[in-house]
Amino acid sequence: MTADVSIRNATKVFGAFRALDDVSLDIVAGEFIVLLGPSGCGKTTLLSILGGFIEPSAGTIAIGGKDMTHVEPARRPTTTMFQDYALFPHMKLIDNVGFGLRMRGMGKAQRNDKALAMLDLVGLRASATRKPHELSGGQRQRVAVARALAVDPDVLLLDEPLGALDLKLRRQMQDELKAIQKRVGTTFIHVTHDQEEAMAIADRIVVMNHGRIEDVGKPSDIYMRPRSLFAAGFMGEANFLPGRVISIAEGEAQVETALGSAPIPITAFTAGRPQTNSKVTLCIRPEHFRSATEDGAAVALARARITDSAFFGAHHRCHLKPESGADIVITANLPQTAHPKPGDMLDLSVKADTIVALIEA
Ligand SMILES: Nc1ncnc2c1ncn2[C@@H]1O[C@H](COP(=O)(O)OP(=O)(O)OP(=O)(O)O)[C@@H](O)[C@H]1O
Repeated sequence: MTADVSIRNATKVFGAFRALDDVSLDIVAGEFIVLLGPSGCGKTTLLSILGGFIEPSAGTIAIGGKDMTHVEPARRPTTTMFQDYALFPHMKLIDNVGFGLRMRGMGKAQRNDKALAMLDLVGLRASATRKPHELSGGQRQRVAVARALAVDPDVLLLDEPLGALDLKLRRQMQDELKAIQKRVGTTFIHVTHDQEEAMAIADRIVVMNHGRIEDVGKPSDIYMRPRSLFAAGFMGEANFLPGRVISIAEGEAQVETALGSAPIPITAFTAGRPQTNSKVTLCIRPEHFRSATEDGAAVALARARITDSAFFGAHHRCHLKPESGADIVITANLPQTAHPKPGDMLDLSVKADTIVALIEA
């Protein structure tokens, strides 16, 4: 089963503190949504409001078109899977997975069929009679997913479910979780502060900060076309160049930064239209810089000298100082074939369609 979710103006105030501040979001049935943000940004508060464990101070929640704002957790079509998902150690996997069904009064034969189908879904049917201590951490995690899905929630809420796993297992489980979600088609809403995890699993990422939504979109959209400085910086690395619009011509804004003046396409402005004198910040990902010796670069930025360079396999990671003497350090990942060395002077440029320009509020 699956359902859409509609969050309207959800706010949660703890004393004088706004943990969630006027959040609205529409989730389509069957989407894998990731709530991403730093510690304390309100992700868990929003998830708890969806699960019914916290009542919002204002706003509404609807699931499958039904108002759920004041409905208790057990009466919602949601299941929550916490990081500390403790399986019952004395029970076989089949009984762990069937536990929620037993609580709902389902008979043993039917319950076991369902539990086996769920274990099949996560690739553990052959282990149905084993106990949790006989499993690896990743396998236990898969049992927890099977148990959460056994009761047929329309929406599965996952609060940092991979947080306790080591990095390698975590990356592996991300792929498995995504594959399971695509197989069952249930709406998943997953909380994490790990941007790589978000990119690996999400259909859409919701970037949160200070109780608010900063950006929502497909991982590639948030990376390539972020609509806020926070989203640009939280999703990967970016060079931020503060500047000012000095003139606007057809399709372009001339922007002056510490790297000189450059024509920036209007399409680079992802939020709002620039005007003459607008204060702006250009965001350039390290891998989008080109040295002038390469083709395909459109916007010439500045001559700059490499101060240090390290080989990272897929690229050379370089720091550069502009020839103008401006007090700024540029981080550029230059292609393997560029052979950069400290002391080299480069004419840095950027492909026009990779620049993002944000107007200062
Ligand atoms: N019951 C509460 N009483 C007071 N403040 C709270 C309560 N629950 C959460 N907060 C505060 O609300 C803010 C948001 O908390 P929340 O748990 O939603 O953050 P989070 O983004 O999930 O962070 P983390 O990744 O650390 O879990 C935090 O500053 C937290 O201290």
